[in-house]
Amino acid sequence: MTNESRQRASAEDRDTHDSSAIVFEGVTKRYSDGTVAVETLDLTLPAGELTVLVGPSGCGKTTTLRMINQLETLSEGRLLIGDRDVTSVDATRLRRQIGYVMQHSGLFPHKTIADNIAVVPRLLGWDKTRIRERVAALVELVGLDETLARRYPHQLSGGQQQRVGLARALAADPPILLMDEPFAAVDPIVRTHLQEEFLNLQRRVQKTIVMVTHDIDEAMKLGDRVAIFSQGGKLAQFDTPARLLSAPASEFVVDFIGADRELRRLALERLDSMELDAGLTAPRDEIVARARSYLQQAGSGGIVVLDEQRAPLGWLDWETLKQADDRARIDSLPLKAWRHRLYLHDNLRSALNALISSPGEVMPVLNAQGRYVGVIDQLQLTRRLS
Ligand SMILES: Nc1ncnc2c1ncn2[C@@H]1O[C@H](COP(=O)(O)OP(=O)(O)OP(=O)(O)O)[C@@H](O)[C@H]1O
Repeated sequence: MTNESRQRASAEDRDTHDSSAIVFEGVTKRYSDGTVAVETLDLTLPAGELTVLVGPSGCGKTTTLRMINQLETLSEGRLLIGDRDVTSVDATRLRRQIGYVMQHSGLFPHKTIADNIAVVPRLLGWDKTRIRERVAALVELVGLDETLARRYPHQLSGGQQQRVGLARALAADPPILLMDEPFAAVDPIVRTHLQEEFLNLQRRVQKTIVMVTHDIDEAMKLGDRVAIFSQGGKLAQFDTPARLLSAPASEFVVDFIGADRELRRLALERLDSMELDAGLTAPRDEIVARARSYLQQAGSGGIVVLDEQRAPLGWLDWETLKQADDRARIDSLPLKAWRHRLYLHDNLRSALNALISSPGEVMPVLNAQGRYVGVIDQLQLTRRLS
């Protein structure tokens, strides 16, 4: 490499790194047999955000993704990363700056986990120490046990292999990450766990991520923005999950999001966005006669009993209170416990689930320290829905 081309190359690296927004301008992809996989797509995927492409099978999601790293060519239009046309960048160089995670981790079967993760850094000519340190850091970042690094892919579970796939894609710290159904091949429990961890990871690394899924729940949970495609590679709507739920652009979007659209909306709002009722509470050393009069005045079916730290001990209902001795302390009575604890950071869908199994008509809500801040009831949630 000459000095001049080396300088040009590092400028290219920098440019792609600085501005990683991805812009489709009138992009069409027609395969050689005439299939139109993507039609006149105009879409801007903001830098540092996670965009999910979702839609029915065959609607062009994977093709859209693979055009970004030139695994597919464009038939018409322009595709920019930052302000650079991807077709003007050497494909190999481009791919080293874009991490790619596939559905089945796509690991090399005869390389150890460490060697799999080190593929791109080796291609980039990093020295051994730097590679070793990077591999160790990534193994930790994706939550793998370090002892697994010496194993081969077939000695790992599906979930572990997906973590390795992610570590490999992140190895050279690319500004952009493409993910094609990364969690589809693992069982639902592992998937939920991986999704949560992945969200935490993204909060730290803030990459521009484009993820393909056909699972609308996954799209709404993970996406800062979601692009819903319909058959023939047409973009039906591109919006935040909240906007897709509150202002779907067409019947197709309504149908695709599904009948439980309202419940999904609840999942996007947190309890700390609501005005909570103060609720009816009594300290544990309160006597029965007084607790009874609180209940009668408030016309409530029960009361939340709090300990010295204002953590809820349980629900005391009217039936129990009615039969108790006037002078008894209320914490000597049988209190009903809640199966779930609700915190201010929980979403309203979790609140609804918790309320369904609550022994009383309300659920206490706690702050991060586990202290009582108020109550939520079904009526408040129903009002939020309408
Ligand atoms: N190499 C190819 N040659 C011809 N047609 C293709 C080729 N690859 C994909 N297609 C077609 O292009 C359309 C879009 O395919 P694509 O894989 O992008 O869809 P998808 O939304 O990712 O689907 P899925 O969810 O099933 O993976 C489909 O009709 C598919 O059959």
